[in-house]
Amino acid sequence: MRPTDHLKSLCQSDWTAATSHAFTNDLVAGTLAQDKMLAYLRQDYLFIDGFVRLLASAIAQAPSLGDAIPAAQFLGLISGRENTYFLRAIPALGGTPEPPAPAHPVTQEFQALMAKAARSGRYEQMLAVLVVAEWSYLSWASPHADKAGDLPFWFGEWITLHSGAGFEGVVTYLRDQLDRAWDGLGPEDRRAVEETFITATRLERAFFDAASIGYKTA
Ligand SMILES: Cc1ncc(CN)c(N)n1
Repeated sequence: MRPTDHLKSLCQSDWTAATSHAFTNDLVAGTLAQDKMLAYLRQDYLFIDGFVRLLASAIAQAPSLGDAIPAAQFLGLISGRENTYFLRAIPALGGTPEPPAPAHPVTQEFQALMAKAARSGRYEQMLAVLVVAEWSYLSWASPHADKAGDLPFWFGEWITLHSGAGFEGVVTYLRDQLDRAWDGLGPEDRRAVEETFITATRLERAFFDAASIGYKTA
């Protein structure tokens, strides 16, 4: 079994919940309430801040230029097309990107996980979070790529950004990098990767759980 398949198998129930969530089911059907999409995007824009820094750290840590370039190209897409999506979608839904929303506890936990991985200096730790983030989004979005054109842009473009041949290539690349890094790790470092992968998957699920109820706290 590929290491990344092994990692997914360790948290299969959270993985399935995160990739077939009521939040994204409603999004792809175009029935998601606009205030919920707005609140989600404002939290996700905070996530993207940490994600950009994590991806930059992985680029710095990649074993060769050839290993770094696909991540650098992906960073260009996040800082370009994806960033401008947020800057257009948030106002279209009635919000403002600035000042940033106060971070919900789940967002804070995700930010802390990304910052810890970025600071660790460990390529495999960075990849564990990046693989979960992009592979889980590819999994929920790609079966619905054909619906994107019929939806308002704030739903449709979010699907398009996470599906299609280009994005599949990003996920293939990230998984290959983690599979290769895993092969060179001892038991302790492998256990640490498992822990990070499981935590990131739990947080992907929790992020959609919180978005589904409009970030209300008990
Ligand atoms: C929380 C989260 N996870 C993953 C992605 C995919 N880029 C995202 N935008 N937000």
